[in-house]
Amino acid sequence: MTSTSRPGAGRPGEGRPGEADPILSVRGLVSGYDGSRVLHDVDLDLPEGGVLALLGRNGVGKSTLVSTVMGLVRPMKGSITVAGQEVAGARPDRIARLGVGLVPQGRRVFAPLTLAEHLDIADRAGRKGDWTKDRVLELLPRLGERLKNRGDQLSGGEQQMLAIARALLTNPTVLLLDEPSDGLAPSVVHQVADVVHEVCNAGMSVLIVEQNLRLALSVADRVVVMQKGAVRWDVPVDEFRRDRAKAEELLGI
Ligand SMILES: Nc1ncnc2c1ncn2[C@@H]1O[C@H](COP(=O)(O)OP(=O)(O)OP(=O)(O)O)[C@@H](O)[C@H]1O
Repeated sequence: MTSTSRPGAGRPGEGRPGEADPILSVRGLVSGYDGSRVLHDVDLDLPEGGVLALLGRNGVGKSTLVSTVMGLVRPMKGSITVAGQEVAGARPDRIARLGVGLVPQGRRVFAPLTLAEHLDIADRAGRKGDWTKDRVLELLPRLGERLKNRGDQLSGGEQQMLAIARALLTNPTVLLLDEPSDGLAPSVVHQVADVVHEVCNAGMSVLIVEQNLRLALSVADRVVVMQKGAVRWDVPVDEFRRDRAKAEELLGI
């Protein structure tokens, strides 16, 4: 397979030769808003236990892809499988029950609710599993000190950790992170990287959309670069690092 080839041989969930079946597989995905297309025939595989960084300039369709996988945007065409089950066009609650968790862009923390209330809601609504409130607070101890604080009393970093905690409480097997470092201080960006490493060590698979290239490359084992709603480059992270000129051309850096 060459560096420019796309994953799999066409069938959803087929993956690359010699690799385990991907936990998340996208084939021929067309999606967008009000009939206008943003994604054009997107293919992508997230190997089980892997971290895939989805990169691209502003507006290329990264969030649209994540939202379509989560069921928040309805696809016009194509296939999305999670652990082999077709989910394209399914409702977000069904996709969440199948084990997909989303940390949305902008965090979506509710100003009047306390941190504890946010966690309770996620805990009650989500799948049951190893990620209990105790375990999440062990991973993110700062949140334990802020349980009584309202959403609008939390710093940007605390809000981001809360958004991650909320997703973990739904016990996902696939975690989608949409620009988790956006607007955060460098020390908090490090914490985001640590959390990604920890959840991967615990067996989760992660798809991370990130503008912070250093963060993306520090956690990813594979990189997908999008341009104008299509996948232009899908390579192991080492290959991405080796071809600086191509990375610069595609990302405009
Ligand atoms: N809710 C929406 N309704 C209509 N158009 C949208 C909506 N959300 C995004 N778009 C459009 O879809 C295109 C892709 O946007 P998207 O947010 O997916 O890109 P992105 O790569 O995630 O960019 P960014 O890094 O800026 O978040 C853009 O042209 C954007 O204006």
